[in-house]
Amino acid sequence: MLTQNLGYPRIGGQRELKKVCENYWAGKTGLKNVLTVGKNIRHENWQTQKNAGIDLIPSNDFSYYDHVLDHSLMFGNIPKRYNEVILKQGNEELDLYFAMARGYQKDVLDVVAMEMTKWFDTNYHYIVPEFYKDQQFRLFSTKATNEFYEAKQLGIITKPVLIGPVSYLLLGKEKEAGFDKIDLIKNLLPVYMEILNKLKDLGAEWIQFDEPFLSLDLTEKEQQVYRDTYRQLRKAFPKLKFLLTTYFERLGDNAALATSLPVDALHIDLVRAPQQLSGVLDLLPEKTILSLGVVDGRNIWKNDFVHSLAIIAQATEKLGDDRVWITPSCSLIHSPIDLNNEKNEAVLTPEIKQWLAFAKQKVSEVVLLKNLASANAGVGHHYKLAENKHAHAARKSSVLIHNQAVKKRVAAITGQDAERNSAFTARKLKQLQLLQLPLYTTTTIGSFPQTAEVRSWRAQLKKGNITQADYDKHIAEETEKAVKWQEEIDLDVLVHGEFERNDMVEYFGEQLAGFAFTQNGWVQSYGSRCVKPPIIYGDVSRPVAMTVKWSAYAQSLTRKWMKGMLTGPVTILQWSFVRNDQPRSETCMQIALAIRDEVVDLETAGIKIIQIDEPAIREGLPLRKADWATYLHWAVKAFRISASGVADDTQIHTHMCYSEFNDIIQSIADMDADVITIETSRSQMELLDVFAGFKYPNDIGPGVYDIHSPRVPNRNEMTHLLKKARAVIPEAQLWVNPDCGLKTRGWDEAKKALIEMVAAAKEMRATIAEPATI
Ligand SMILES: Nc1nc2c(c(=O)[nH]1)N[C@@H](CNc1ccc(C(=O)N[C@@H](CCC(=O)N[C@@H](CCC(=O)N[C@@H](CCC(=O)O)C(=O)O)C(=O)O)C(=O)O)cc1)CN2
Ligand code: MET
Ligand SMILES: [Zn+2]
Repeated sequence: MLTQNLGYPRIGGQRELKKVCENYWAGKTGLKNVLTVGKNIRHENWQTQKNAGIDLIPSNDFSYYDHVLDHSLMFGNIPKRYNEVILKQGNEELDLYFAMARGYQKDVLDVVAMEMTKWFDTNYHYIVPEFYKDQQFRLFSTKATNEFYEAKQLGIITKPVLIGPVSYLLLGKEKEAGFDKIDLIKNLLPVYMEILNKLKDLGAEWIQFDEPFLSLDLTEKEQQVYRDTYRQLRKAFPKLKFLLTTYFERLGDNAALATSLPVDALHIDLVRAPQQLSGVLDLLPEKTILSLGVVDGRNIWKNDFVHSLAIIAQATEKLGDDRVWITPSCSLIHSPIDLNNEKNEAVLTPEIKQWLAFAKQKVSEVVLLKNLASANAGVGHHYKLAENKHAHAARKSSVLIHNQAVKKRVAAITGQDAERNSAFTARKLKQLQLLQLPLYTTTTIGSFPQTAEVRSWRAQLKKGNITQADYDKHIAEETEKAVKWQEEIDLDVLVHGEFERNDMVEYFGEQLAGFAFTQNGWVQSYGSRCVKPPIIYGDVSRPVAMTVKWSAYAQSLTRKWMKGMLTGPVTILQWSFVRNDQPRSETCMQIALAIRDEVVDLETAGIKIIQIDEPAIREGLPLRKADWATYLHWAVKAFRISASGVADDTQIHTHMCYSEFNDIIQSIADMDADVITIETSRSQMELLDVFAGFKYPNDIGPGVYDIHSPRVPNRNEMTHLLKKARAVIPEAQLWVNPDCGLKTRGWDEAKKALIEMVAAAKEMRATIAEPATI
């Protein structure tokens, strides 16, 4: 029985990679430092896993920005527009790489970033590979072989991780018509062969192919490509050992396919889909190893050893010890790094801490499970088992978890609670009358730059260096400046700027009962950006109002409308670590009621436009279509419960980003927000076709510029996009706004961009009167 790991977090225990990359991008440090920090993180990760006793340690799981982008660079899949960046003197491979990820605006060069989207149902974002007809690939970056060699020098023979060729193609996007990206496999496979050859020559024994698409619905053709691809790889490398990994869902009707592929080991996720074990055991060919993903890579709860040992026993009984591996369910990049970094008992109490395991602890759990599963486990191991049983029993019976009042309130929810008083058309009339806003109403999505200064006030407050009153004063001043500035540039609907928030989920979690926090539980979201997901351990309620003070203050500073700003129940759920002792839908309803109370309190305080952000509603969609309806039903209901406590003339907005809405547009409409603002600029308004085709009934603000790049757009780009929007959506329904909040931007670029945006909206208004447009 072997232990293995599929991938380790790569941001560094103190987010070293984030810090050095951001400094490099700001011109404050050199490339050499970036490379040194990267190398140190890799070495530490390998050493940690080796010390824990992991048999098969991954390499090429490290990344400076994103592992999908690493593969694009590896295959020379570099869109033509970056050629100039390559050619420009003084640019290294990593500069080209960062240009693809972030865009490049320097001297006369001005290149937009590649698209980014969600990695399956996680809060991790990857850079979408671009595919063109007849595209050729070539080995460009040698990262995979370099890292294998690097580890070998340290005496560790690692298992290089590659995204499988079929999944790599399925992750990408066709950028022109007239071909099927999956047909590019014949051009791509030779590059994989070249890489495998090099790895083999360097002494690699095992190769990990990540093929998460085997857990999704596949067409006949895609299934056939899987068969052909792995047959060819096998034929070319009869001796190299292949591990095929699947995760995040059951294999389902792909089980026969996955088990028939000629590989040496197959990994399945038994945390998400424990019920698939029996079926896979029945189908597994005689010599294939089964890697059991029993330790949850997506959540922070301590493993239940009794439960896992039963799974392991079921597998070994059928396969024998030699054909069973113990593994986390998926890569650990979705988990914080080390629970031992949580030292402050006032932040994370010992009672809750004993229920948890982060990446470093999970790796040890894997090894412990192997030891416990072996016939001659020693006394020390049995002591650990007893300790584990104790922690689970303690969690079950803890008084922290249950709140009868909350349970009763959820049980008493009626259909009426999820309905506004009137239908949208009636509400819209009342809102037009009250709000008196111009056509092409301009607004922003909520946050303004979270500068180092703003963050440092929060850090100072935490350290006790400044008082709460000092802190509040700083935030009030910052808010006032933002409000005044928005008035100056003539935006129509203003926001307070969210300066008081560390993060749009953590901030709410901190004020809700049933949530716990970490000091250092960072998880990568995209590139250098990280989040510290709160931990929902018990029944959720809202002891006091959470946002009324800042919203009411901001409204008091202006005669324009101030938009209230909340995070919706599905997003709070999706971006937290959620309790696993009750259905997610139940927890979501509890959060929905808490947000509903907040919405009502905001209205009472005179806030007549309230945005309830639900950027994660699409991401929470189950990976298998068969499971969609159930999820969408409760997710939409939760949003509606949160939004429906207000009068008709209170305008409810929602906001979503990085989502493909094609398949769920009906549910988006069912949410019945008066206005939805969506990210559309990186895809050049492509997304809007869905809304247009569906005749989406309510108002829409399609994002007119990308906020994830420091690049400043000009007004013509924005009027161009707005004209595209106007061609498919009636003018009376259109709002003008950026793709998302501006918290990651600097003030300089944010200001320039918004001035251009307001100018673009005014140009559009000027064209309304022209008869030609009627
Ligand atoms: N949860 C979540 N998921 C999301 C999003 C989101 O906003 N939140 N947006 C979408 C895109 N993802 C994003 C994820 C993170 C960030 C982001 O800006 N993260 C910040 C951290 C935000 C934060 O928690 N800030 C804290 C702590 C900041 C910090 O690093 N403090 C320093 C000290 C202070 C200093 O001097 O900077 C430290 O601890 O070392 C605060 O402001 O209080 C970052 O990585 O830089 C943006 C977008 C999708 N998913
Ligand atoms: N109101 C939030 C903001 O502007 C919405 C972000 S969606 C990821 O930051
Ligand atoms: Zn957003």
